[in-house]
Amino acid sequence: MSTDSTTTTTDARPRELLQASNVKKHFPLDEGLFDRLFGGDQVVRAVDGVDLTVHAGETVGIVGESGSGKSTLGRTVSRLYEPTDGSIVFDSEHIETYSGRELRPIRRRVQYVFQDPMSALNPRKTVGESVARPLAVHDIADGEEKWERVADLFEEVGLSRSQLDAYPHELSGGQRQRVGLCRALVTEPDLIVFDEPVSALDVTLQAQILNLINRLQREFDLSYLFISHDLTVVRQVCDRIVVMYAGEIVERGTARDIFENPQHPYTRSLLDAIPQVDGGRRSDRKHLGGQPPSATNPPSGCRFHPRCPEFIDGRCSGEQPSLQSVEGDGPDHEAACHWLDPSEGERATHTPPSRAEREIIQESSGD
Ligand SMILES: Nc1ncnc2c1ncn2[C@@H]1O[C@H](COP(=O)(O)OP(=O)(O)OP(=O)(O)O)[C@@H](O)[C@H]1O
Repeated sequence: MSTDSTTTTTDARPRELLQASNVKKHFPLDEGLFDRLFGGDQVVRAVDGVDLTVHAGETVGIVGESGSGKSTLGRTVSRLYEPTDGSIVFDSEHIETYSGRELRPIRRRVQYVFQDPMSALNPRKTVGESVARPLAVHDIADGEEKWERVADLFEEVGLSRSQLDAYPHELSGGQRQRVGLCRALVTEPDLIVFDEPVSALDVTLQAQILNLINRLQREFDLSYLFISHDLTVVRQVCDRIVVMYAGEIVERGTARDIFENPQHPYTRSLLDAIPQVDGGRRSDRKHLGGQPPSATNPPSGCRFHPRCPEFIDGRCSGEQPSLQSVEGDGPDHEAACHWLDPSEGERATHTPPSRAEREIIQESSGD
């Protein structure tokens, strides 16, 4: 995989707030007795050599199917998880090896918003107390000032002061997610990692929360990493998007590049699967066939090749394609696909394998 270009002083772009290089997060396999005895040192390769940059003030989306490694990447670069390998630079500080006290200022400056805000709220405490707690933990404010800050934030996100005394179970899903936003904002962070923040909400509430997230970014000068499996959601908030498959980035670019000129067959499959509104009726155009591969024993070469409708015999299963620039688009647009290699000729000359052929390929790769 190639590395994100580094911002130099001549670059007009905002500064790099977060830069992760070749980040890996492998988990020990939850083995049975047989595996423990004979399985060797197998691991779950949840994130397997990823480069990721977030510039100040921008929103970077991470998309991919369930199990592609989105949450693990978000948790690793925000140092909720310790990386297995790679470097993570936050505001010019190498944080990949930080622990304990060293991580405290990072915890204040990098916040995480979960899909289920209940997981960050204590069911026995009022939501006001839960939001106020980080102010005490980080010695930011106490007493009257602490409560003023929390009450102001409640109003900022569309909650009332009287809801400070509510318990989480007394609030609706949308209200709880607003409380989750308050809890993330209260330490005045620079970066917020949103992990499927609206997946549990209906479409109307989703739109309200996404508008709120956009407004808060402008008001508080925030940078976002936005994890979602839902491309329609990502489109509404992201400046740049990275597409993950089986622990790796297969394509990245501006939101416009990804939606208007997708290059990787996996990205195109994701886009094709977005439900379309046709004459007032929603219809699914295409579904990506097959299952995501094992994170323990991913396919050789391009990890997507067993499911790829544009598989090149021999090459795709043999060599791992590296991210390369997409001709004609900006420097941000890169994809990892052998079809981008000019020596392979025109994409259009290739005949995709039939469904039966794909099943044989999948079987022979052991997926
Ligand atoms: N704590 C863990 N221990 C072992 N394996 C894990 C752990 N967390 C995640 N995994 C595995 O790592 C891979 C990536 O999971 P991850 O949750 O990061 O994917 P995801 O793209 O966020 O999916 P989802 O949208 O379903 O959360 C999966 O195979 C998952 O089973």
